[in-house]
Amino acid sequence: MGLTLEKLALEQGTFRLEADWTVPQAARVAVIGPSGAGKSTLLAAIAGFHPPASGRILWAGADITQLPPGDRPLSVLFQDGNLFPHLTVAQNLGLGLSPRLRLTQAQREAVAGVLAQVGLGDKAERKPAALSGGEQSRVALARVLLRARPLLLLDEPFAALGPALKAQMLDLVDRIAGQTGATVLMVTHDPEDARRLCPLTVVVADGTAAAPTATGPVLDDPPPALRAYLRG
Ligand SMILES: Nc1ncnc2c1ncn2[C@@H]1O[C@H](COP(=O)(O)OP(=O)(O)OP(=O)(O)O)[C@@H](O)[C@H]1O
Repeated sequence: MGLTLEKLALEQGTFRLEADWTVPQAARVAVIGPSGAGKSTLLAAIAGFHPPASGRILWAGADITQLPPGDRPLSVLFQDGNLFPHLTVAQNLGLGLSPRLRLTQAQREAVAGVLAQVGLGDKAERKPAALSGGEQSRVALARVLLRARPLLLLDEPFAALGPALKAQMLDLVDRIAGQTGATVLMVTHDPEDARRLCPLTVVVADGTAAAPTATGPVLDDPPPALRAYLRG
C-alpha cells in the first residue's frame, strides 16, 4: 500500500503545491526539482510539520494527516541538526528508544549493536562536536536503523559531504532500507544520487509534485521544467 498523497494541496503564503499519487511500500523515490519548487515543504507535510491546506496523507491505507509528527510511522533526516550537541552519541541514539533515556539492558545492547554496524562502536561516549561530518551522518543513520520506522524521509542529509563519503552514506541508506524494508523519499540536487539509490523519481516543479516515474528515463529525457534546472 505504501504512502498515498490524496489530492494534497500545500500552501506557504502565495506558494502552492499539489500532489496526488501513491508510492508502493519499500520503494526508493528521489525528489528532484528547482530551488524553491517545494521539495522541503512536501517532506515537511508528510512528516507532520506543515499542515496541508486540503487533501489527505495515508500510510498503509490509514489516514495520518492529523497525527502529530512523533506519532507518524517515519524518521526524518535533514542536512544538519539531526543530533543534540549536549548529548553523547549513545544518548542521542537512546533518545530514539526512550525519551527520558531510561534504557533497559536490551535497549543499551541495541544501541551498541547499531553503532557497531555503522562502524562507530568506539565513539559511543563522544559528543557530536568531536566527530567528523561523515561520522555525524553515520550516527544519524544509526538512529534511523534503531527506530526502524517504515518510512524514511531524507532532505539532502549528505549535501555537505564529499563525493566519496556521500556515496558511502547512500550505500548505508540502501543497506538500512534493505534491512528494515523501509520506503525511502530522498530530496536531492544531484541526479547521480537519484540514479544510485532510487529507481523512482518525483519531479517537483510548477506547483506540482508529479507522480513517481522511472528515474533513468526521466533524467535522460527530462520534462522542460527539470531540463533547465539540470543543465544549471
Ligand atoms: N514562511 C514562508 N512564507 C512564505 N513562503 C515560503 C515560506 N517558506 C517557504 N516559502 C516558499 O515556499 C516555496 C517552497 O519552498 P521549499 O523550501 O519547499 O522549496 P525547495 O524545493 O525545498 O527549495 P530548495 O531546493 O532551495 O531547498 C518557495 O517558493 C519559498 O519561497
